Amino acid sequence: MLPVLVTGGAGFLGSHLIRILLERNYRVIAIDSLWTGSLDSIANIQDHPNFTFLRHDVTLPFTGIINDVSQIYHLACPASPKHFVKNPIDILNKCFQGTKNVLDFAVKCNARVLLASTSEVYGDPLVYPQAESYYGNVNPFGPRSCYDEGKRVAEAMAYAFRLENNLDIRIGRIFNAYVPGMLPSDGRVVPNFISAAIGQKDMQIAGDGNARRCFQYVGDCVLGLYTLMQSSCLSPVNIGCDDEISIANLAQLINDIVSRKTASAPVDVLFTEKSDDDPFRRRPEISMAKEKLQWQPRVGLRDGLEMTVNWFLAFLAAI
Ligand SMILES: O=c1ccn([C@@H]2O[C@H](COP(=O)(O)OP(=O)(O)O[C@H]3OC[C@@H](O)[C@H](O)[C@H]3O)[C@@H](O)[C@H]2O)c(=O)[nH]1
Repeated sequence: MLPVLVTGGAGFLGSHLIRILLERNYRVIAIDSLWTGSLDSIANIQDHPNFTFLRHDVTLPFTGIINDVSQIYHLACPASPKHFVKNPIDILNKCFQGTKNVLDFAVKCNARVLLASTSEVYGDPLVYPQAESYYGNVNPFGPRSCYDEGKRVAEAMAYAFRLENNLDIRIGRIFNAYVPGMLPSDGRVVPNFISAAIGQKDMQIAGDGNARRCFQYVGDCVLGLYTLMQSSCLSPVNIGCDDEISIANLAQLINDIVSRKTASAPVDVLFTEKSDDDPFRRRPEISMAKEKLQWQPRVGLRDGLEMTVNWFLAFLAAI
């Protein structure tokens, strides 16, 4: 049986996706440039007989790297906003050239491709909740445009390859995911707040704390991607949780969980400047995933955060 390729396989989503593929007896090849991925995330599967890791940047051609695959999950792209301001050109290149290289390789192998897209294609939405039919409210000339527009051009590239090459494409628009395994340095709100609470440092809320998000646990997210790949769903599908929480309430929830687990005092919250184009509210409409994939998130936020805090406590105790 031909292997399945996971680009960005050393990332926090990619490494969890690989685990469920190996559990289903797929042979898996993971490639990652290790720009934001880490070998630590795949340390305990490196020796699996059905797993191969290749250090490779998707912005470089695949010729001579891999011969043939049956499916490709294309996840390779930095996804934390902290990278959007630091490396915008590299992110745009990853989204454009990286996706083109992946799709060219898929045509050569006649492989089915799943593009990991993002809720950021909706920008700072003016419509709630966001259904797949919403075209979005994106600033093409701002601090998040490299990722927002980058992922939009990746979707456009996927559409063009389906039109010109009849390529078998699936597109998952991933909403905020959190993971045991996200590094404290990741820069996103869940690892930031957990690291602050455990480290007894102030949590920093960008804006007034009224911004709202929906957070999905990684296990739900990667099962959604896997189910989408097996499906016959040819248009983009939202993969996310539709249970909204304000950032202020998230801070309170994480403070409660960490205080109870560490018998420490809740930490203070500082309110800082919100960056431009940082979406105010983001909530997926997930009826398409429910109806066409029979998928919906199962892990509640409190349970998922309990598992994530446990991971962080173990990780920080081990270093
Ligand atoms: O320390 C922090 C970090 C973040 N935040 C706020 O928390 C909210 C969520 O921020 P995050 O950085 O976790 O994530 P974002 O919602 O900005 O983007 C995220 O969701 C969509 C995915 O495709 C992106 O890859 C992911 O970064 C934002 O309003 C942000 O301003 C804080 O208040 N404090």
